[in-house]
Amino acid sequence: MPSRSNNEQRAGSRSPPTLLRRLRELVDPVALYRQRPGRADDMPPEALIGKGVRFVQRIYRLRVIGLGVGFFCVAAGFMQNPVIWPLWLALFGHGYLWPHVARHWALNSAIPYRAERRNLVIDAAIGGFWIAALNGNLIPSAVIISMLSMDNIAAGGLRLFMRGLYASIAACALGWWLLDAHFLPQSDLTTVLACLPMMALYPLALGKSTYEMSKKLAERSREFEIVSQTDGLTRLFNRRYWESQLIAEFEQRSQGGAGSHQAFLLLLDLDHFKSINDTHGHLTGDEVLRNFSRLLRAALRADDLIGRYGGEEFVVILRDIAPAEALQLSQRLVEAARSTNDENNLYGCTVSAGLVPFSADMEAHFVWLQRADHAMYCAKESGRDRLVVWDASLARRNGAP
Ligand SMILES: Nc1nc2c(ncn2[C@@H]2O[C@H](COP(=O)(O)OP(=O)(O)OP(=O)(O)O)[C@@H](O)[C@H]2O)c(=O)[nH]1
Repeated sequence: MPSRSNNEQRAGSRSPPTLLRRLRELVDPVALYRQRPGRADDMPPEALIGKGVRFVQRIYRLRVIGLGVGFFCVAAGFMQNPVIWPLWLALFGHGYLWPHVARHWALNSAIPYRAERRNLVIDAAIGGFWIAALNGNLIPSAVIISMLSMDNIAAGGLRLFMRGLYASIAACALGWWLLDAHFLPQSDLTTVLACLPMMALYPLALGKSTYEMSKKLAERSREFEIVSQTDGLTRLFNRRYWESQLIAEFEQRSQGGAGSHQAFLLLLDLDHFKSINDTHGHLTGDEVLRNFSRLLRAALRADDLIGRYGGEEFVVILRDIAPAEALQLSQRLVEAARSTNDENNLYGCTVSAGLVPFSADMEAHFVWLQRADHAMYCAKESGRDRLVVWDASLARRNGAP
């Protein structure tokens, strides 16, 4: 029986279960500040320089609303249980000056993202202090705790929430001791009414901001998806994505689940393309490739899947098409290349093409490709600038699949 190495055994017996380790990391205040390799929020400082400007702006808007409205919530508690004037001054400063100071501070630091997370922990600490100054007045204290928790969990997940929670508890304890607070949990009607706008407005603002962010994220991931499927030069599908579509079409056809007509694979290769590069340079070669892609897009149907297979080789899946139409379309492409091969377009290039229908006797998608390659090769062999349609006799003559 295979035995684990000593190192593996030792590591296995020492590492606690993942859930337990995660819990311990969340509860241990030191672990909350320890770097975790590979996490976006714990990346090395060099990788984060200048990052997080949009994050700062988003939190700034939320802070202006939250603290601006939250001022009345705490102020009502101060009126219910009167406090010394410096606390009023501090409350005003926190409500109406701190959002601007925090933004300025974060934007002017090397890593705005990290600075803003630090500001959020400061918010939590100040919130904890207000709870002490309010003598634990229940409604404003509960509003402060829930709004701060929402903020921190939305901005930085459980870890930031826990950092904020520790900061709140520490600042509340310090404030309680400094102000010699007494526990007075009752909230009068004015205090409750003053807290209502905060309870209604802030979750709306946070929800809207989170929704906008997730919308942007969805747009970005769609853009990324398109880029990952596209050939950078021609804007056609790249080989990897196109091949995945070929496999899908092949499997659908093999199971008899595709359209009522046939499917064809067309492989096109520009003739003597190397001489374009040699004579006119690589940039002109690139232009010819782009012009040919445009010609393909204009000549083919919207449903046809066009890809750049590599170099000067292009591939098309003609889906759900009658054989006569597939032949006519392919023939027309070869003729179109021939008739537009002037100095402004294909620079004398013609095209050789191979056309292959789907056939149930092919055991995998690559046989379809091999047949198309074989037909295209026959077109090259027999003088280029033409279309060859694959059939079994062609294969028998040349020993192809
Ligand atoms: N400009 C440019 N050239 C490319 C690109 N990819 C491949 N090539 C060039 O395409 C040329 C292909 O040459 P060959 O395979 O000999 O094909 P050919 O000259 O068309 O000859 P036949 O196919 O036999 O007609 C090579 O010189 C490659 O360097 C590209 O993205 N841009």
